[in-house]
Amino acid sequence: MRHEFLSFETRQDASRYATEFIARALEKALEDEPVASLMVSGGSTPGGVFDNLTEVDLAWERVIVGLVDERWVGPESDASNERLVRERLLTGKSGAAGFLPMKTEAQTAGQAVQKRQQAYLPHCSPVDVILLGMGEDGHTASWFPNSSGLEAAMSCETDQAVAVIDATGCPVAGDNTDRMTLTGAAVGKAKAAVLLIFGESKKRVFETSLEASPQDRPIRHAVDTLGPRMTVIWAP
Ligand SMILES: O=C1O[C@H](COP(=O)(O)O)[C@@H](O)[C@H](O)[C@H]1O
Repeated sequence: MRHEFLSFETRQDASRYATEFIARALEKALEDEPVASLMVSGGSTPGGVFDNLTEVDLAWERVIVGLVDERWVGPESDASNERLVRERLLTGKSGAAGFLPMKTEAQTAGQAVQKRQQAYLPHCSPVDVILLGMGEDGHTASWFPNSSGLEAAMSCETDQAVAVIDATGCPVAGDNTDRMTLTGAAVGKAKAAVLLIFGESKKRVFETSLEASPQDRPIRHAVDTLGPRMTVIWAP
């Protein structure tokens, strides 16, 4: 069975649905576990969901928020996914959640990856709910098409939760080429996943990715590994 694809008239409606989906998944997880994990993407898409989540009543003090991926820039940078999460999600009611950054003081993602494994692994076995995004090139997380490190990063066989990507030469990555990302194992075993995408052009990229190779359109790998546990939420 494959993912469900849900279309909404507005981005607000789509974000509202994604918020309810995530809140329900966390509530369910908290019924069975002392601590639930929520892994979130950065970029330009999930801000509305974060704003909504700050108003949701939940035992947030029992939730750990982590990142799906990070650009190796300081949290003061506009490009930092950590900054977005701190400003838009770790405030209001959801401000009580714990947070697992990816970025450390290390110069490169490669120098930090072993330490971040230790931090991420306990919360990725499995992740309770994950919020994915997708770029115009079909990347998800920091799985950039044909990037260096992609095969290891997308592996479902690995016992690692995080991996390093060098996205040099990938136009959508821009200057932010040194990346840390969840692995295929961490993403693919998630109990539930939302892929939130906006715009006609991303809808076309998503549809054509289903016929492409995972190396060329890495979102395909997330679709294949998550199957019916992935819900795609789209608005124009
Ligand atoms: O670089 C990234 O891009 C994707 C997509 O971002 P968007 O701005 O097109 O929504 C994002 O999901 C990922 O977390 C981010 O690091």
